[in-house]
Amino acid sequence: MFLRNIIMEIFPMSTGWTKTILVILVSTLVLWINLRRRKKISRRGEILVDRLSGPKALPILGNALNLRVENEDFMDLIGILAHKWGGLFRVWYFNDPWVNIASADDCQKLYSSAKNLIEKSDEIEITKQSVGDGLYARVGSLYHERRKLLNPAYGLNLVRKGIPKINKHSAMLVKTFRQFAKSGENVNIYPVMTKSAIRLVWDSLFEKVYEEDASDVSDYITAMFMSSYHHTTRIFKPWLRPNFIFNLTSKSKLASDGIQFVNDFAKRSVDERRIYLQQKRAFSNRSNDKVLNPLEDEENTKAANDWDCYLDYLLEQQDKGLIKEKDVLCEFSVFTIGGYETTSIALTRALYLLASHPEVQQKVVEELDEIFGKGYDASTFDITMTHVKSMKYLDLCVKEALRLFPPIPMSPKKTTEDIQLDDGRVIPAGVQLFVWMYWVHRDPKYFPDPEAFIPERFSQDSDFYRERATYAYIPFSVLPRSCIGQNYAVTTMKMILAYMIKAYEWTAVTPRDELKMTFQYVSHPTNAILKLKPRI
Ligand code: HEM
Repeated sequence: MFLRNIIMEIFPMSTGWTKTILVILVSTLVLWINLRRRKKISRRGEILVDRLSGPKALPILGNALNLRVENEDFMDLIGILAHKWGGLFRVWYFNDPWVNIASADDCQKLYSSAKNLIEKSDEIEITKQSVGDGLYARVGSLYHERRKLLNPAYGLNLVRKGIPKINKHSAMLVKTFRQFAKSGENVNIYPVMTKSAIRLVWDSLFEKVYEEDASDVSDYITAMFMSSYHHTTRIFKPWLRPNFIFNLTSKSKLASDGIQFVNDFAKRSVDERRIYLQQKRAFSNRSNDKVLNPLEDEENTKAANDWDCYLDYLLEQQDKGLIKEKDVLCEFSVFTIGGYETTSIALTRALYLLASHPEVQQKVVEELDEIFGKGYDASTFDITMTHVKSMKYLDLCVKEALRLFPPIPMSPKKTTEDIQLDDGRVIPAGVQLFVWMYWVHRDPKYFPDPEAFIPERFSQDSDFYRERATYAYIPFSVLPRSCIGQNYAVTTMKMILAYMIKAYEWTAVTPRDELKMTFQYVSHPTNAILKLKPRI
């Protein structure tokens, strides 16, 4: 069955004897490769892993067949396994041990005792092969060096420079939704949010505003979707795992075409911006020639050093010789991909949850009316950082939406040394560690009635804060590898939601128990259908 699947992936048209011969050939090859593959952990490590609870493993395949489900059902499968084997359980993926963390208590134990013994998982090799060795995929000292270099550009600077752009794109999004508000038509908000988020990210990244229907916008989104879909499919279809088999399939071609597009786009955009900056500098030098006042001259030099967008900062680092062109291209893609997919998923989920809880939506309306006055006037509505800080209740809603639906539902890690938990269990060095935020955030000990959308559970006097469960809620993962765009992301979410709620009244069409998602490292919401009407 397993081998038949391999054959069908590679030679979909083969029949009869050809198929049988191919099955024998491929089976010999797969067996040979698996036997030759060096185990990633020691014999002692293997024994320690087997002491952890988990389903019985087969020789060679391990538990690979237990993970064979449709993509849409993967998250539920992890929940079922965690229910049966506990919040910390192991599976063998061929001869690779995977330890899963799916309860808040286990996550708390792990990170509070050993967060410095955890690195990125080997699974990020796929990211490295596709968009290169950027901040996201680096490990060890190379990582720390790059993060230090990028920190000034991501931090408050990004938020400060971002506010006018977020206002501009939020107002455009209100306009886009107007046709649905007028017609009363149902709308799947995710594609709309995705297009808006990528245009905002590019505006912040390299100051280019794309039209909503620009082919680059839809081509980029499709390219990323295809490539991540086909790469993650390799988790559910273990026979596609070995590179030499995957590379023979049509899926590999689709995935690599997607990555090619992403890389070409980065090159094209970076080259374009470099030329623009050169022209800007030449123009500013010519103007300076005419200015004799040395004080003004100093002002101009300072202004030229002060970057306007994230890409300018990267190019400045390249000019200083601190990074190479390939690093600029790679960080360009990391910013784009890291920024738009997560934010659009988070916004879709948050708006869906507000739409399905009119009483919570009403409280947000009241808070916004208090801050901005009643009504929404597109010509004057403008949000400042002070406004964002005063949106306290909306902040709780954002936190609760990220709890229920963390856009990155799982963080792939690896242990660098043995980790001794306080209950005697040991997770040995070299083990792939998957921290399932989606399930950690559903631990009833810290989040009673976990499926319910209750923003108040994040108010300062709630049980959650009393329990001091720092690692029970980690939508942005955990330092030192937490999300570098976190402040920007939360500010964006609060601002866009404020625009959406001020302008429209939202109602959910898809019932909560029919909500679907696909797992592609991020969790794409596939059917968040809403209705909207202008708010009176
Ligand atoms: C609601 C929105 C967001 C969420 C929930 C989110 C979540 C995360 C998480 C969980 C990680 C760690 C991933 C892992 O452990 O494998 C991460 C890393 C990262 N995020 Fe975000 N993110 C969001 C928005 C953004 C934005 C807007 C940007 C860029 C502007 C960004 C850039 C990055 C980068 C570059 C990393 C890698 C950081 C490192 O390894 O040091 N993220 N994000």
